[in-house]
Amino acid sequence: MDKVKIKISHALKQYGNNVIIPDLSVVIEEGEFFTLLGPSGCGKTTLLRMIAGFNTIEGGDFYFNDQKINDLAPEKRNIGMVFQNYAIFPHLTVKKNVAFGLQNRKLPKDQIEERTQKFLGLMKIEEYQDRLPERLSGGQQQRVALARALAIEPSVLLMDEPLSNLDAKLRVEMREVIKEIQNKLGITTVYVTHDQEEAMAVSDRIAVMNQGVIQQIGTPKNLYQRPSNLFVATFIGRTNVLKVEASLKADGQRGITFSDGYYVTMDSMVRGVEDKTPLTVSIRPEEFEIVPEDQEGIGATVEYSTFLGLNTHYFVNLDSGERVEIIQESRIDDILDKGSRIRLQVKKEKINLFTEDGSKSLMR
Ligand SMILES: Nc1ncnc2c1ncn2[C@@H]1O[C@H](COP(=O)(O)OP(=O)(O)OP(=O)(O)O)[C@@H](O)[C@H]1O
Repeated sequence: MDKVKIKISHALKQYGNNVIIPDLSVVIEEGEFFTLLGPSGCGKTTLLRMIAGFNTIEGGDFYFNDQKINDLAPEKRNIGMVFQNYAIFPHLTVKKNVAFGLQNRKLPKDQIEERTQKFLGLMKIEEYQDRLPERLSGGQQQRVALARALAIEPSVLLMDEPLSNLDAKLRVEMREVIKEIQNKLGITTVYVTHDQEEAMAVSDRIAVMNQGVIQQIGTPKNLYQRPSNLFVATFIGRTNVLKVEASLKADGQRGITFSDGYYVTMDSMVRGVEDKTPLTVSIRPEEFEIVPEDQEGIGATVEYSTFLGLNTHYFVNLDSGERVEIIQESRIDDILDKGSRIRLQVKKEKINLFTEDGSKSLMR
């Protein structure tokens, strides 16, 4: 299997006058598990189909390694594809489904048999090889689809929401299967999903998309910890969005003030933000610390608490009227009741600071 690096340079996609992808550039490395993540309609499938060759390209260039593929027919791109609706043939047995692409390529019989058995084995479906797909569960059917896509030893694997027809438990199980097999084969993979948790679980890197524009590319950790705008902060994981003000001290110290006057130093705030500029912060639910009322912090009242075993979930009302979600490791003996007065502290390195409209990060 030759390894492929995918390079997309200034891609443009439109349907009539409707611009779906205005100008998109990205490099997907050899052997990488790369995910396009974004809300419904943001253009993920459209981009994937451009890579596959099923969509016309109105502008820009697509490369597999040094080869420009803009005008290369889909069947010449050596791509394996897996879709949400399995797309396996109902009238063929599991084995014949997996062998299908190999027969199409007119491989010698013994080679077809060998490769078919190899991928049936890798996907752990050998024992069902003589069954028709209708006698398989959804998860097993998706294993067949994956085995069939991989059997042709594609240079690139493209997957479009492959797990969305499965129930929650199977989804979690199958994403492990997908991740493991991708890792084992080291095949360059582009995966489309709107499910951020799924994206975090399988990907080396994720491109978060909105309205045809990549908002940020990064590792799951990187996107979670340092989102580059409020869209990414709120799309990846849960977060609290609060209004603050820039506070610049006479000695040059930079910081922010929350609505009720609580001040936090922010050395990592970019320079040049003027005093009292309204700003927006994003703080993850697990990053707040609840302290007694007589300590320093943002004043708040517990609205309700839910004990979930390992964690306790709080919703609290800040004195400013803003509402905050907090997740804390449970301290069984002192779960706070509704109406409890508390203060919230947050470590400065756990705060992400944005322009007031959330369009830009102000972190250095
Ligand atoms: N053949 C087409 N003709 C016209 N518009 C289209 C066509 N295919 C897609 N679109 C439009 O392009 C936009 C992006 O669609 P796309 O399917 O790429 O989104 P997506 O991010 O994959 O969303 P989803 O998760 O819902 O599939 C949508 O507004 C859609 O209506």
